[in-house]
Amino acid sequence: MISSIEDWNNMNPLMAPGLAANVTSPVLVALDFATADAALAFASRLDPLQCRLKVGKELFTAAGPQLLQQLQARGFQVFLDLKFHDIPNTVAHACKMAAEAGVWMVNVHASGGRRMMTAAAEALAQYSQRPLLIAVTVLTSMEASDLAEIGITVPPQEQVLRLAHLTKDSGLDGVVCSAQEASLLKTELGRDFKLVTPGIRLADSAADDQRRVMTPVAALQAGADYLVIGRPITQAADPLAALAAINVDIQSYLATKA
Ligand SMILES: O=c1ccn([C@@H]2O[C@H](COP(=O)(O)O)[C@@H](O)[C@H]2O)c(=O)[nH]1
Repeated sequence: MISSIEDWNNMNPLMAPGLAANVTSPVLVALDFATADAALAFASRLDPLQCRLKVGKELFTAAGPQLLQQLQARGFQVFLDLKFHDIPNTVAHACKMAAEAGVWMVNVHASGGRRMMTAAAEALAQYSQRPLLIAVTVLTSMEASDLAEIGITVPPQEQVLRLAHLTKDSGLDGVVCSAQEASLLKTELGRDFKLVTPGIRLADSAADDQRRVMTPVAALQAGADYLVIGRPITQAADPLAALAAINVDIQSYLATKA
């Protein structure tokens, strides 16, 4: 579990050189934009010491690997959030491409199973500087009724825990989960197993399509290591002020723990 700023910077000693080495925040800003130009214009207003960036399916499909290089050239550590879910051979080779692109973190779907996750981990093990590899457990947009419709009749928390154990057994670095499961997962899986939590919402922000949500400080208190935040920052009237306010709240919380 994170207890100081130094913890975030020591979390991936394998990251590519040249990137910001002293990021002072656990916030990963989700760059959910439709074009490279829009994403780069937004990123140019951000400081790579104040946040990391997440590139997901919309932006990567529009802009491709070149955008990863452009963001990294500006000093940002990049989480490539493509949630690979395919046969083991395909996912292993996709993870290698992510490593070649120099990203800081990449992910797969834990529901792809043990053989798929192990193949992904083994594919990255050959790199002296490799991305962190994490697995999505249950999407933060899903609640119990959504799971029931796809034949999963246990509560989200139980399914998250099952998939997190499988992820750890398969040799990955951590999971994507909601902050609502963070406390349980830290207790069950240990402090070094990374918890990346989307579904972060400010007290006064709309939940949008998210279902399992928590505020930034509550998420950290529960044990989240990284906070994925998109619309509450990117759609804010003043995105920079929104990010700054979140970071101030986080620093205040950490100061109480010091
Ligand atoms: O379970 C998951 C996995 C990934 N995401 C991604 O995080 C961001 C959240 O954006 P918001 O605007 O803050 O809702 C988005 O890019 C998702 O693809 C997730 O939300 N939940």
